[in-house]
Amino acid sequence: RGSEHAVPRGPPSVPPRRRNPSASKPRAAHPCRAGAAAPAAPSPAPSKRWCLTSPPPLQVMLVGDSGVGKTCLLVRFKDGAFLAGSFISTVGIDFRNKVLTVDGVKVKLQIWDTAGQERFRSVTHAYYRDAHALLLLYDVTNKASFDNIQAWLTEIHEYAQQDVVLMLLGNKVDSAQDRVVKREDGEKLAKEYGVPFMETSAKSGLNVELAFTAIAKELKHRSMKLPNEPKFKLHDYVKKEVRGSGCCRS
Ligand SMILES: Nc1nc2c(ncn2[C@@H]2O[C@H](COP(=O)(O)OP(=O)(O)OP(=O)(O)O)[C@@H](O)[C@H]2O)c(=O)[nH]1
Repeated sequence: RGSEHAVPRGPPSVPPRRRNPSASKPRAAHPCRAGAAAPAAPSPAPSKRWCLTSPPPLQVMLVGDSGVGKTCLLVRFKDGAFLAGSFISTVGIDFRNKVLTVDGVKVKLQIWDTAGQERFRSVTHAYYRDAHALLLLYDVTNKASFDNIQAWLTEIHEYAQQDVVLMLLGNKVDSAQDRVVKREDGEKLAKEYGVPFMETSAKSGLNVELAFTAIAKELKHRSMKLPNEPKFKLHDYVKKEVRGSGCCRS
């Protein structure tokens, strides 16, 4: 559909897109939106037209290999804390809600934390269709998790909505001495696929708030596009706001 942030087609090495037929089904119209079927009139009928339901939350999914830090990123964003200590893998899928205020408007995110382990992949597949945005993570201290990004993108092409908002995150940048994936490599891959990119740390909190805020801004602008409002440019926003982990970027 040609959206700037639609899932990119990718280089020729990515197999051609085989869309999940159910993925193209339209989402149910929300009663508050224009064009939605009129809800049954309550009794007694109100003199004004009220919309009593709040908008449904925007669905954001965290995906990536097991151990890249998806749960920790979500906990850092939701509670401002870091889950140190022994690593407990997510079983199946879990979610947390968080309300953000974006440009004076409240945006409710429902954030799905998926299990990175292969054995739960079919569970994750079932949730892609309803996702409005995906945060795809790798671990900068784990080369395999970076190499697997292409496979994740192929899966996203297959199961997610074509216009899903996608962002690539290189997590654990606080572990400078264990880093094996350079920032430039992440940037290069993201550029190749046309997705915004940033490095994060669930441990230090670097860019965590920014990643979710950027997604929320993009989704809010898409859902509430006002006629004279300039188009929100996610790439430009991320480039402007992102903070580096090292000595030389601010
Ligand atoms: N140093 C550092 N460690 C992190 C960071 N984020 C997560 N970890 C550690 O990495 C391990 C895995 O983190 P999780 O958040 O559970 O990983 P996950 O991606 O949710 O894993 P699955 O649930 O198996 O998919 C834990 O031991 C965390 O403490 C980070 O930003 N920096």
